[in-house]
Amino acid sequence: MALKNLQLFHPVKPDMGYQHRQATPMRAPPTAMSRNISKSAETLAGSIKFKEPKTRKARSTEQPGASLVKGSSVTGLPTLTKGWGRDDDSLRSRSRNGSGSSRAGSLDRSTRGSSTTLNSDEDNINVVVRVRPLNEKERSCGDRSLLEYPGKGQVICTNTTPSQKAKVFSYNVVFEPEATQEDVLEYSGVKRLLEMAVEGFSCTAFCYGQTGSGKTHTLTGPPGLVESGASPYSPEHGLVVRSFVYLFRLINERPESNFILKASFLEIYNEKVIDLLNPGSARKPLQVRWSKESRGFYVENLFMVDCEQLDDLFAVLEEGMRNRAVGAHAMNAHSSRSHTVLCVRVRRDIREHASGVTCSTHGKINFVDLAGSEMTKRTHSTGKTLEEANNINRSLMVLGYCISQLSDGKKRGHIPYRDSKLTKLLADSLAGNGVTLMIACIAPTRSNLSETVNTLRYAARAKKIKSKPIVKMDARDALILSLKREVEALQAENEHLRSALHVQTDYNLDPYSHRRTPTHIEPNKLYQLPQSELVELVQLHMEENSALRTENTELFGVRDQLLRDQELLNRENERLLKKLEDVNSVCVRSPIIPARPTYSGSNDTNIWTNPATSSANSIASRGS
Ligand SMILES: Nc1ncnc2c1ncn2[C@@H]1O[C@H](COP(=O)(O)OP(=O)(O)OP(=O)(O)O)[C@@H](O)[C@H]1O
Repeated sequence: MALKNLQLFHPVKPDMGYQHRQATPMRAPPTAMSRNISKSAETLAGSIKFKEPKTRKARSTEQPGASLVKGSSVTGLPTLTKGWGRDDDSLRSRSRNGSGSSRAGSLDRSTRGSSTTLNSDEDNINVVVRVRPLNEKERSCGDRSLLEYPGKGQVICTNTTPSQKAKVFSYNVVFEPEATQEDVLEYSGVKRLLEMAVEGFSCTAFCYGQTGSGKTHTLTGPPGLVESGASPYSPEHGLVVRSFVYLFRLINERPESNFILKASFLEIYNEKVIDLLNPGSARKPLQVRWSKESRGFYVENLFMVDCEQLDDLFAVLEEGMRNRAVGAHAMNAHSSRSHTVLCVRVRRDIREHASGVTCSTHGKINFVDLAGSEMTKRTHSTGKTLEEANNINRSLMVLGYCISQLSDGKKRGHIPYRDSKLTKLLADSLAGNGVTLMIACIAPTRSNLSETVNTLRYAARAKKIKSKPIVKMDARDALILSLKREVEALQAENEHLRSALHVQTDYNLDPYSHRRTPTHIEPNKLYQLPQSELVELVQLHMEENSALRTENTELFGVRDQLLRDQELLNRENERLLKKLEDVNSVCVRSPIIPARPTYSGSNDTNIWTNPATSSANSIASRGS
């Protein structure tokens, strides 16, 4: 069976099936780029709600996002479900990470930057392996597969000589050569990545492997498929097209939110960053810069295309695929000569019902097709191809070094991200705040064994890397949201204290009633407020917050004082009782002084009786 590791295979669902869709006319492309996609995916994904703020389709400098900080937990923000791929019984057996437990996020107020983020627990990078089938050339020269698939995400490299031991590697999932493109979408965990991108996380799916191992095939299908304008429902399409469809499905399932999608597509060719949506940039490569604000790298002047429809995303993909650098060598007639990064940014405006505030999250998903590592002897590279191969190998070596440093949790030292453009751009995904899926592509044949083992080792190392995903939110929204929440919590606490202490709740007499309270602003109008009014709104919230804090402290002070008074009274009471008992014991022994007086508890009248006489009376009455 093709998917021994998956235990149970689910066929393509009808609602996702590419074949069942109707053709509809294509919408105008987002830019002047040419394209031939003939089927609209609107019928598949429907149209999503795109409202204001309306963004312009123009070149824009990539805006860096938020920074990572620590803070306290809150409720009502997106939660992150742990576990890669689908969380059902059939898949758990092959998922080493798939605990299915739920992880709540926590809202953090930045102390360092200007933004607020939502943290989740640490997680390992998800690593899956895809084995390509034998190609014509390998079959014709009698090469054979040396890989075995015992299940549970394991792959065994048997060796050429009986004296050598077989090597066993374990991953989240292993896709055997017969696995289809749809299987990769379903079981690789990319769906989870897309769900998290919609929730505001930075996600990356990248393919790694030697040249000709099927990286481009996995991401975009066989050579020329996308560029030929094939139907978006073609079963040969790779992860990217399928992910676009799934992304729009997710968006349509969230009608309560507004979404704005933007896409960019770049390649790193011979250590130069080229905008694939603006081929003119090949003459003047783009700069990778460090943002102090977001504490991350970004590409300056990268073209961002608004994608209101699924077709717009296809158009971006098609245009980029047409412009990327491809060459031929002895091991692959359509070899990618560059690393490509296709990025879809997902801005989501969500209204928080409890507080009435609309906040925005900024998620993204990167699809990274790395150029393949090459043994130049085997690829017979010379001249330009050799220079490309050297650059590719150098940047992959830096990536490998970064991965190895990152995976060594105990002695994590300096990570040399700055040593290549590729690692600068992947730094966020590898190290810190993102959610990452690595698809290690391998060839199963004897002739590729050493490269296959290298890739599997590389992937095993990457699997050890821990990251701590965060949601990126607008600093302004997050600040207002957290202040509102604090105010609500303080108001509730103060109300409770007032009633517990029987403190006057007449607001006319409230010493704090003179304070200015923020006027209620419709959440969706927040964006239209001028800067000065926004500043005032934040100031008002802060003032209210601080007044409530003062009131809170005073109420706590009153309560503490009352508790102290009560304690003193109790002690005084005990002291007096003790004294009374001492006096009483002396009186009982004395025939003259009456003993401790007692109150007869009969009815409501407290009648004092002399114990001496009452005891004498009781003896007399018993005697009579
Ligand atoms: N799983 C697969 N099923 C069928 N054909 C495949 C598969 N994987 C790869 N191929 C075919 O193998 C050839 C090489 O694949 P591809 O170009 O994707 O390799 P690559 O790893 O991207 O190489 P490079 O690093 O040189 O770009 C292509 O013709 C591709 O269609």
